[in-house]
Amino acid sequence: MTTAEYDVIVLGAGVAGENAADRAVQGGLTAVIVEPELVGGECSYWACVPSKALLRPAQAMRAAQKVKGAADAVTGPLDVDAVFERRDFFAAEWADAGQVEWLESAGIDLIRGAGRLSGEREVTVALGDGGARKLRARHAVVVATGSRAAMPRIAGLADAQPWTSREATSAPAAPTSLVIIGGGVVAAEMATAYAGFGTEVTMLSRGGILTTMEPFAGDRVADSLRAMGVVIHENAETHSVNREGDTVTVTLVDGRTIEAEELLVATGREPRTSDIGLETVGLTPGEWIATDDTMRVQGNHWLYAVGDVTHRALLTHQGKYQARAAGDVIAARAAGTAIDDQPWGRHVATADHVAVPQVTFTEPEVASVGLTAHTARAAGLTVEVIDYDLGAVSGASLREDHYEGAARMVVDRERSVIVGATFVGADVAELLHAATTAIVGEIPLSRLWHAVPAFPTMSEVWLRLLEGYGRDSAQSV
Ligand SMILES: Cc1cc2nc3c(=O)[nH]c(=O)nc-3n(C[C@H](O)[C@H](O)[C@H](O)COP(=O)(O)OP(=O)(O)OC[C@H]3O[C@@H](n4cnc5c(N)ncnc54)[C@H](O)[C@@H]3O)c2cc1C
Ligand SMILES: NC(=O)c1ccc[n+]([C@@H]2O[C@H](COP(=O)([O-])OP(=O)(O)OC[C@H]3O[C@@H](n4cnc5c(N)ncnc54)[C@H](O)[C@@H]3O)[C@@H](O)[C@H]2O)c1
Repeated sequence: MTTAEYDVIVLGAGVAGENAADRAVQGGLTAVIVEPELVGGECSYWACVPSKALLRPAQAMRAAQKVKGAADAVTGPLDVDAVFERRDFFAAEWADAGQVEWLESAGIDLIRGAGRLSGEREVTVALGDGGARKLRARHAVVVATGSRAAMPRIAGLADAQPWTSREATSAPAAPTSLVIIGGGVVAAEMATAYAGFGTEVTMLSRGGILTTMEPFAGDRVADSLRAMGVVIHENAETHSVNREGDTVTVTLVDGRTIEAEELLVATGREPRTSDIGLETVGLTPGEWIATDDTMRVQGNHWLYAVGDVTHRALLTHQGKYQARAAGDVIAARAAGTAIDDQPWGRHVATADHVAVPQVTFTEPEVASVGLTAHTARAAGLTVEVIDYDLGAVSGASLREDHYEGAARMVVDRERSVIVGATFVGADVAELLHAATTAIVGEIPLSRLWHAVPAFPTMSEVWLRLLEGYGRDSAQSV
């Protein structure tokens, strides 16, 4: 078996692996990425990009229909075939030539195959042609093998050939009916997309909808899904599943049954670590990989993990953020230069703990960052919660007739800084980064009064939220 040596070996060419390798190379090191599937990973082909491509056309159509003067110009149905074609384009027809070209331009080598740790700083790759290749890392191995859809233990589920997020985002056409198990982000986004295509959608949620967010977010998304014709069963525990030909029957614990052409299971993720040799480095196969804030795995000074596989924040932008820290710290440690691993330093992913932004692309959109009122109180903070009706902001009412939305700012009273924010409504995604900046910068509310939002934009909600808190309260710190 041939052995090749690199400064850094990265397992997995998803967004996190690509960025870790890139930063290491920019830091003067050599790097190779090992990838058994498509370069670009889940986000590019089966997650963020195709799901948003499926969602956007109906959202654009409905947005125009909510503006008098434009509404009469948009009266036809959605061209569903064209939506799927556009999605195919955004998923690059599930071919990775463009991403491979980028790897080459970035000076990163690629080996196609499945990698396994086989000892200290050593990886063995099972190549696509049945052969094997050994790789040695002079400095570091980065595990970026991501996550896959978790399959709950439900009688008959595997035999019923359910969709996971992969099939839901890459389906060639919309089924006539779809039942979704789950009430989280994937379930809510895919229910929105398929309802827009005319599919009869039923959601089965063990609890409610988007329950990890502020309660008003899930309530508004559920109301809107119902208005689109989606049937939502909350507190619904699935007992068993059975497929007969083109019909899947889901039986709930209380005896009710739901039939549909397809079944989507959207019940969370599990790490892709069951067969990557974790046992050879003292870790447990099948588990998430814990790291310190420089993304290094405790007990193995040469081993790092980034992205979903760490379970820190299962989002593309956070995985890339972690990867930038890891690639830079690996290069710095290799060069023997100073490490900046204090909170908010160059070589740490501090934001994972306090300011993770997320946009759920439902209608209404949900944009959230940091703590909710509930998690802030549970963390022991002295919390003040400011709510405002987003529809009462001029920028929102100009954007859409009868705009409906809500905004919440969660303040740590002792420091007089924002620790969380949630916006619900059309086009709130672009409001989020201001909140993230305020949290990361720990900007005192007294200073935020001087950040004047332009009129008439939806950002004026910031002024209303500050007024809700009170200028005197903001000054008192
Ligand atoms: C439906 C859906 C929609 C989403 N939408 C968004 C969104 O809008 N915004 C957002 O921020 N996040 C979104 N996410 C989350 C986002 O997709 C993930 O956080 C992101 O893809 C994780 O990137 P990663 O590089 O850690 O892992 P992945 O993208 O999973 O990449 C891991 C790579 O490792 C490879 N690999 C596996 N085993 C091995 C091995 N043994 N050797 C070598 N390579 C291996 C895999 O083939 C894969 O290519 C969504 C997720 C889903 C499911
Ligand atoms: N727009 C975005 O940023 C976006 C979009 C999609 C996914 N994602 C990421 O992907 C990850 C996975 O999303 P997801 O929706 O699969 O997971 P999730 O954790 O958001 O939701 C899982 C849902 O499944 C339910 N559930 C869990 N086990 C169950 C069981 N046995 N039976 C019935 N219901 C069960 C939970 O109660 C919850 O409602 C998320 O963590 C999210 O960060 C992000």
